Amino acid sequence: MLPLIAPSILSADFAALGDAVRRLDEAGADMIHIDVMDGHFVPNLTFGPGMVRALRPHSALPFDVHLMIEPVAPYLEAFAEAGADTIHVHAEAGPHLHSSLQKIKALGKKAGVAINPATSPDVVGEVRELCDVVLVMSVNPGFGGQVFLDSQLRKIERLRAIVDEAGTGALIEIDGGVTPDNADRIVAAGATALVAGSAVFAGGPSAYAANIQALRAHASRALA
Ligand SMILES: O=C(CO)[C@@H](O)[C@H](O)COP(=O)(O)O
Ligand SMILES: [Fe+2]
Repeated sequence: MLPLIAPSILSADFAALGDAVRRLDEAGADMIHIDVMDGHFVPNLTFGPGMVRALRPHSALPFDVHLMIEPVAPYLEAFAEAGADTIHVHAEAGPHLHSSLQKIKALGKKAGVAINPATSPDVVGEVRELCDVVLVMSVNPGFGGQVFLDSQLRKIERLRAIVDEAGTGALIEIDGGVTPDNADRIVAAGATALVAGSAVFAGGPSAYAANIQALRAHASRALA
């Protein structure tokens, strides 16, 4: 399977998000990554379920909603109803990861476990039967445009082993500092999906298709 490319609209012009989502769809994105931040779990503020609902008519691509909020459980239903397809919750956002994942599955959505750079991959093993996607943060969450942390490559390898052993086929998705220059190493380590903000939005709308293609081409090299 080709690695999936998920542009993060955190790097878009916030005054024209509907337009950005439409253009990313036309440019060949596989899904749309939406970073939800609460100014508490992370030191930045972005979107709520109202934004997900407003963007929904602009593309039929899966919406990959990354919740960087604490508490998270009270908001899962609202994001599901707004049109999220995958909902990622952080393992660090409270003591009830298992129950949040159960809730996401009960809402009929794909469940993602996001883990910060300092978090052990072993937490994923504890919830493996509920986990459709593992979202590995390769920067500290909160902002786009940061540098990829090479230390996370070893974690991806470990997660590849955990997911293969579980036999669930869960995606391993990498988020933060992904560029064409490191995409092949990330996929070689075991990733199957790449989130990219800065690398997709660089050069403006006319460059989206080429940027997505460059990521896909470099990522696919690891599989050749
Ligand atoms: O979740 C986050 C940041 O917290 C990411 O999704 C970023 O938006 C990725 O942006 P780049 O590092 O690719 O610029
Ligand atoms: Fe993200």
